[in-house]
Amino acid sequence: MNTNLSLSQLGWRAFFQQQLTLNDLEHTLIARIITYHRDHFVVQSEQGCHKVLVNSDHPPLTVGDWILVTQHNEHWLFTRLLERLTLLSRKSAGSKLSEQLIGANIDTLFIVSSHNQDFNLSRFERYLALAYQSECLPVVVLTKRDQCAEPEQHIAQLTALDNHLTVLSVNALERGSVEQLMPWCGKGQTLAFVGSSGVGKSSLVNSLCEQQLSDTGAIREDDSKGRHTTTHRALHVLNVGALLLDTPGIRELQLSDCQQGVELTFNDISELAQQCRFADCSHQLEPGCQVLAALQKGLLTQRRITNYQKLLKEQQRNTQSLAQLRSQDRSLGRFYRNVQADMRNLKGR
Ligand SMILES: Nc1nc2c(ncn2[C@@H]2O[C@H](COP(=O)(O)OP(=O)(O)OP(=O)(O)O)[C@@H](O)[C@H]2O)c(=O)[nH]1
Ligand SMILES: [Zn+2]
Repeated sequence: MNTNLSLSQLGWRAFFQQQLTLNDLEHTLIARIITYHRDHFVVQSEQGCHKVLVNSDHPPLTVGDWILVTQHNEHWLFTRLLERLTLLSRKSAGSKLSEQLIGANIDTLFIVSSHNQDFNLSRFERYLALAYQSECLPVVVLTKRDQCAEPEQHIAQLTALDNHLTVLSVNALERGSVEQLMPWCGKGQTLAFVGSSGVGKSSLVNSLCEQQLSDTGAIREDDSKGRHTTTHRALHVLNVGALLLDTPGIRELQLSDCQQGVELTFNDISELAQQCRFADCSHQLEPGCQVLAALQKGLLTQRRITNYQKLLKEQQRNTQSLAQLRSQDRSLGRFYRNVQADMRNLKGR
């Protein structure tokens, strides 16, 4: 299914076109990564789906990336990664800390929460920081409007955080209500939904498309010998025209390397902080602190200041531990290379 899509249906833009050389146009095939496995990935081009083998010397790649591939004997090989419009990444879960790429070239990140107990301003700020860092456009979707007595209060609290923020309030089970999302779901637009379990992400997609996501999941990969295997796609082509990026990692995001995103999300506080008397002001009890002054005047809430500091600390901690891990990796690499060189010297003797 979906094998005969044009590049624009797959999300192709002038931004990517401009990166091509004449040589690329003559000798390579343009393709978008739609799913990723340990030893290969699957791309979709205008000619259909192809399996591309993974080798160790290509850059980190992720679902949604645009790449150029060439056919070599029986295989499709990676040639070049095109510069990304946006990149969503996170500190990966588990004990081994590393940065994990979640998705590339996502246009709109729908940040989903319900109008009930799940509603939490600090969580929105966390997702907004990620959206700004990745350069995706954030759109907040509040679900379960039908179960909330005063939905307008939630909308007002969110627009008070950032009055440029788009906030939609819907009943995710009703198609007429979910149509509010349509302006961001046109042909070739790439979307992703983030938010806690049970807030209604699947319901939104199902109502929007009147199609079950499971229907869009399976794809056939054809290898060069004409053998078929079935795999699960992570970039779904929805019948409204948009592409939905849905990977297991996308639902539990943490912050790393996103100081800029946090600063943009809390630009009211960071602008005030620049005017504090002390450059390293902790905004707790220092004299001449403009953040505390704004708090006293009722222009800022203690919750927002605390969350700002918490997110900054969290991302600094993650960034530091990532840097430590990278340097450990480098010294381990040096160690292995030295051992290999010693072995070669021993053999040569
Ligand atoms: N009344 C009402 N129920 C909703 C609404 N949105 C979702 N639900 C219900 O809430 C439950 C969870 O919805 P899902 O769409 O599965 O939530 P999800 O975010 O995809 O959850 P995960 O798959 O766990 O991440 C289902 O029983 C839905 O029918 C809504 O706007 N109104
Ligand atoms: Zn201060």
